[in-house]
Amino acid sequence: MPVSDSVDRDGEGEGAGARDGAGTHGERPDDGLPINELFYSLQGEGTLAGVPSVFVRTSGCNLRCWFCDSYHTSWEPTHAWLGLEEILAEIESHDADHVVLTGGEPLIHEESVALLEALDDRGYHTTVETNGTINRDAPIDLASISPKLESSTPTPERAPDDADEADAERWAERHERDRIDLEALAALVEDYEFQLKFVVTDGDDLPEILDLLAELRGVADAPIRDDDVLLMPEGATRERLAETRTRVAELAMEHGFRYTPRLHVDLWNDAPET
Ligand SMILES: C[S@@+](CC[C@H](N)C(=O)[O-])C[C@H]1O[C@@H](n2cnc3c(N)ncnc32)[C@H](O)[C@@H]1O
Ligand SMILES: Nc1nc2[nH]cc(C(=O)O)c2c(=O)[nH]1
Ligand code: SF4
Ligand SMILES: [Mg+2]
Repeated sequence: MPVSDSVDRDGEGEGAGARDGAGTHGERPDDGLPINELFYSLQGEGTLAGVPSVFVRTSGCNLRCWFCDSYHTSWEPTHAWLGLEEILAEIESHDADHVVLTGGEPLIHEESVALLEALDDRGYHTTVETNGTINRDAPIDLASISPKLESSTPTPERAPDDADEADAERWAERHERDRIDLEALAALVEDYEFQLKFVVTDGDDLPEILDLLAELRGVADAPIRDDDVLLMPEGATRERLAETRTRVAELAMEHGFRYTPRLHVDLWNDAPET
């Protein structure tokens, strides 16, 4: 369900956060979420790659990665407000046991908890794709945590083409300030089955990953095995992935981490709802 004709521009906030922005679709229901798209596909990333899954993509994010492959949930959020029952009915119309809640950043929305509880009641396996800056108490079967490295920060040299320049400048500072929250990361790995899925462009990203893992292992009350760490090549298109994936695969082998493909990009490139 594409809702790309409703645009909510909000340079200051988190996009589709707490308020009802101009240009959004529909009334905002009490138990609702701003939904950018909801579709059936194969899980393309991580340990469950290849598993048929329904994807629920919420709008709004507290970060602004320059490479964000979901531009219309972060830099320029668009969405329809759907009530919990509408979301559940749409999910149940597909024949799948797995649901992936993603965004944007799904955990900025308190209402994501009620959705996860309803999915748990109905026996679904839930994966939450999160940037790891927020933890909430919810029935999550797999926390798919993707902490953002310095190389994700939207500097003037690498802001998205379509982004407003002043907007990008403001976000560079906020993104850099907020992208790592050790306390939230520790809580997520303690509370849930998890994978740590780093977006990697080249070898320059590895020292930061190693430092972050050392820090996290120091504070978290749960083991973090190298096997829980996945390197994922940066690339929203087949063309870009062709530039990054071999180097990232070699880095995974060098360090004993897992490599994850981006199966959906291989299969459908950057088409929406895939
Ligand atoms: C759009 S994000 C939404 C969830 C959450 N905000 C996050 O970043 O984890 C979904 C996944 O796509 C990854 N991602 C986004 N843009 C990417 C790109 N250009 N190349 C590779 N992975 C990307 C994120 O790191 C995350 O694992
Ligand atoms: N097929 C497919 N798999 C995915 N795994 C994580 C995704 C995401 O955007 O969070 C994603 C996505 O957008 N599509
Ligand atoms: S944290 Fe996730 S949704 Fe937000 S800008 Fe980065 S990749 Fe996009
Ligand atoms: Mg995606």
